[in-house]
Amino acid sequence: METNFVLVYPYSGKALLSEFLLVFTVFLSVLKLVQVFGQNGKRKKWDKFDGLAVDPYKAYKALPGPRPFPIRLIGNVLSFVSKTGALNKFVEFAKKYGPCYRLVFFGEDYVVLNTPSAAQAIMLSTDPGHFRRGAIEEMLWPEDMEGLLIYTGEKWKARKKMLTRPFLYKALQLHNPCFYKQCGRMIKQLEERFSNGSIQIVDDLLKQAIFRMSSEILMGVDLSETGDDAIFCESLETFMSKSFDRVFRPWLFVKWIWYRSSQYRETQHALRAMEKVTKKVFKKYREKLELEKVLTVDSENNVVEEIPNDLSYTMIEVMLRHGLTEKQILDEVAVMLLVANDTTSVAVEYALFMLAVHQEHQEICRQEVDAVFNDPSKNKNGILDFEALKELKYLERCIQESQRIHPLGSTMRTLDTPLRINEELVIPPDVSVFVLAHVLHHNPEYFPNPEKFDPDRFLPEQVRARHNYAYIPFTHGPRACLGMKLALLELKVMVSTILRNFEVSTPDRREDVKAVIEGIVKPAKPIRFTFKKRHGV
Ligand code: HEM
Repeated sequence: METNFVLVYPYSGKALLSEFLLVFTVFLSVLKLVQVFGQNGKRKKWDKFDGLAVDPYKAYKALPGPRPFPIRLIGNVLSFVSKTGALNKFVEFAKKYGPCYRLVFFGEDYVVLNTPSAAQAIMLSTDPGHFRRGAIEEMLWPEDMEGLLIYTGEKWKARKKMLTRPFLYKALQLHNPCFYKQCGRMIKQLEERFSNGSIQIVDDLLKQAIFRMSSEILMGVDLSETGDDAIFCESLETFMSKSFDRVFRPWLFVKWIWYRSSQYRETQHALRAMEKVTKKVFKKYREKLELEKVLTVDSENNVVEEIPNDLSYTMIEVMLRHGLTEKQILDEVAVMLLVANDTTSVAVEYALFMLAVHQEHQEICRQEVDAVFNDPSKNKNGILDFEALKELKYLERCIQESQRIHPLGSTMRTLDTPLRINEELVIPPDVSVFVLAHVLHHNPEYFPNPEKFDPDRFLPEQVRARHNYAYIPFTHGPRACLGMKLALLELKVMVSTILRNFEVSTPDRREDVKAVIEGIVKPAKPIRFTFKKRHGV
């Protein structure tokens, strides 16, 4: 039996939320001051709320909340710089101040929503005035990037409609072999790395496997076959890290400085490298469309012919058929792969971690996995039948429970129109609302003993008895995650393949890695696993 000790995410911890908040506040305060003297600082005045029985401003002012620092630009930021971590502070404030409370961040007003019904009010809303992402989120994306994640209003609506189809379950089913091809490669790479028996870092291999799956499904091309996968993946990483460098160097938010910075040059260099790869992909599709003599849009981008709705069209093909420009398509693919990669690979690691800590649950999952993989009617040359994947019910519940304990998402919206929460509370425009999945997922009213790992919380009868918005790893409603089904499939295939090939354990105790939860996206501390190869598989 070979044993390998593996480090995942040896992260410096610089992305800790509290540190981020502190640095960000100082510089944002300066920027804000500049803004106040400029046009952008002027606020719309809302003094008429026709048809509302409540005055939203009065109701808002009556909300409880921690006392902000007298200087509004600092507001409540300091309340979250705490040893217990910012997320725990949010849980603590939810207990103290109840379902809705006020905060002031960087001179902006926020209402934190802590109950499923309040979360439902914003997530289910179809009012375009409730679709704008929070100011902080908006600032993080470079101004010249486009895409569904960034769009609001009609642009968002049209793009979401356009892109929904390639992410349907039936469409993803057509890519079933791709999941196993890329997982098989990952297992081989893991084995190669472990062969010398030393401590190894493997998060790159998990990430690459997710990247290869997602990119093949979105683009319809296996980039590893043309040797373009490494360059594309690296360029994405560079683009992401250099764009997000601004969080720790907020002066880069000043456009004049940004366009002259080395970070900007590196993002442009990365974009050009990705462009080179996508141009090859476009060429393949253009030839196909040429052959089909497809003309679906006129020079002004009006649809002149009904665009066929074929489930086999990949995301790129759909966008080409709708007449999007190459820049628009590249932006969409880059943004999509960025959000897809970081979230899904971290979710895989959290799921593995929970199963490594809770060996008894891992064993049940493995028995389930073995039963399905050992059935020749369900396993054809290492590719599990798409329907058979649904039989991995226990594993599914463990993944759901892992996403409950370690959710990666939150929802922030800046309101352009009032939002009714209930009969007494209407939140006024210009206020941002914030829903933190971590807080809802740790509410003992819906998840008794919330720190306990208990996959049975996701038994159908328990799910039915619970408020639909108590569990929101991908959020719900019109702006919910487009890639949810893809992410869940990738998670299930990857975790089941790893369990089939390795016994996973961890020398870390759950308490030791609590700090991991404090990271914004990436774990702030290394998570260590031991992978033991299973024989005879
Ligand atoms: C475990 C993995 C993932 C998690 C936890 C996750 C979570 C989320 C959450 C919480 C949102 C909504 C944020 C909000 O309300 O503002 C979201 C939006 C989004 N996600 Fe994901 N996501 C994951 C994977 C993916 C993947 C694989 C893709 C695509 C390939 C994707 C594409 C998107 C897009 C495009 C949106 C924006 C949707 C819109 O604005 O209408 N996500 N995701």
